[in-house]
Amino acid sequence: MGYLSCNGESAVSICDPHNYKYNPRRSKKRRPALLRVFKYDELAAATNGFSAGNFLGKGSHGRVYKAVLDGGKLLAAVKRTAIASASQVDNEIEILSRVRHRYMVNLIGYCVDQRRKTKLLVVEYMPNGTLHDHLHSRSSSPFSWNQRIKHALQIATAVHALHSAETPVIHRDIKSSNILIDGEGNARLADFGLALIGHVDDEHLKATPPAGTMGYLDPSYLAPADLTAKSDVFSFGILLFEIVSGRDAIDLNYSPPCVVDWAVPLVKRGEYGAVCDSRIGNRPSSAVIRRLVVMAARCVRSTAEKRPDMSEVVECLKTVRKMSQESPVWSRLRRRTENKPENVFVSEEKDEINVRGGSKKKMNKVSSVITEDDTVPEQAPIRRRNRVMRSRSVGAMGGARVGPDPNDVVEDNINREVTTIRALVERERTVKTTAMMKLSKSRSVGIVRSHKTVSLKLY
Ligand SMILES: Nc1ncnc2c1ncn2[C@@H]1O[C@H](COP(=O)(O)OP(=O)(O)OP(=O)(O)O)[C@@H](O)[C@H]1O
Repeated sequence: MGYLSCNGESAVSICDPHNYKYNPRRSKKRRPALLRVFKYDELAAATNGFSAGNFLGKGSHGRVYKAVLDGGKLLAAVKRTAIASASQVDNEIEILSRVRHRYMVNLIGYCVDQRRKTKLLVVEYMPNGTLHDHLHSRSSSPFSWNQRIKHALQIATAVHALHSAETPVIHRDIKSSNILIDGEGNARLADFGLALIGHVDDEHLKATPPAGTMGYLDPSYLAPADLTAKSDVFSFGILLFEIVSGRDAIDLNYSPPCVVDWAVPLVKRGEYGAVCDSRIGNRPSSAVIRRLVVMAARCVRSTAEKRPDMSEVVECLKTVRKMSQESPVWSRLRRRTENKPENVFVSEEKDEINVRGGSKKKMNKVSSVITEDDTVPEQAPIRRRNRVMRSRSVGAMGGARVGPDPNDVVEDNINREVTTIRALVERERTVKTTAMMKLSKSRSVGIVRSHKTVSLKLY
């Protein structure tokens, strides 16, 4: 058994028997957790015979039960999958036995169910439900901004670690119901049934048909050869919009139902505050919100290469987390002393302006305009002048697009930000607060929310 790791929060341990070279120093320091092979009877006893009392939830591949093992010392979740999903379970065991991370739901072991010819998965028990429940359930109080930003960063860290591992892993099913909350309130990425391990040009990856969950699925991932880590980035972008807005990825009670169709136009118009979940107070500064939603919009761009990679997403979210914990006064002071733009996509904007033949002067203007924006008070009055977006259909596999063309986001956003914020700076004192309140209300409040979601697995 081999074990490779990198340092810090992004460490992923990989047990790779094929590539392992023995290193006594390394193996002394950190050993991979050995997988336990459980007997069926042991798991049956630990789950009270897979009783209703131990039932945790049901997914598209089977049921999950709470197991009390080792005389109460070990709590675990046992995934009992349908026979038809046997290959997914094998895949999950294969990947989870090679990869571990602090923000993942790690594998403890498995059990061969001889009668049903399937395996049962034994994973770490997460006592605090799914992120989906916390974001969308009316019964539990919604997560605060601090929790949301922390969870976004934790999941981004886990995904980045998977992508940057020596043998990379692409999850392919990042969504809020696959994020579980552990006993310490940390978010953990779960469900590796669709994940793929290997380099994108490996034969077995090239031969695997696209898969994912509708609403989170990358519209540019239509054939096996299209697979890249950027498909996870797309799904993460949807997740980030969901975290910020409290809206489901697809919600038929909204128009448009797809979160991308709804949020990207708002981002394009610079109406960042309107994307925010109106149920929770203590909203972070406008600069924090802007970074979050602009990053989400960049992640869901239709051209995969134009999306950021997860290392950039992690860096952005680390900064956002730091900023969200600062007092507003300190935050303003820091920005002034640093004297540099805070926009997360400034460098990309510069590139795009150059490509489009823009001058250096123009590039500087973008930066300076964005810096100005940071001094604009929260929920700044941004006029709704450029209503050029059309709503687009919810996409599906097989060529149709998911969401609007987020490709336009950055380009349009630059122009709009320049125009809107210039206008804002020129007229900053003439715009009345009452008008602003009306605008933000009409967009973010008063829309019926529902739990009805379309969620469909594709194989
Ligand atoms: N490790 C765990 N600890 C505690 N509860 C869990 C654990 N894993 C899953 N659950 C519960 O079981 C439910 C079903 O999980 P499962 O991973 O099978 O499906 P899912 O991810 O919700 O759906 P799908 O299979 O369609 O992606 C989860 O929603 C969650 O409530």
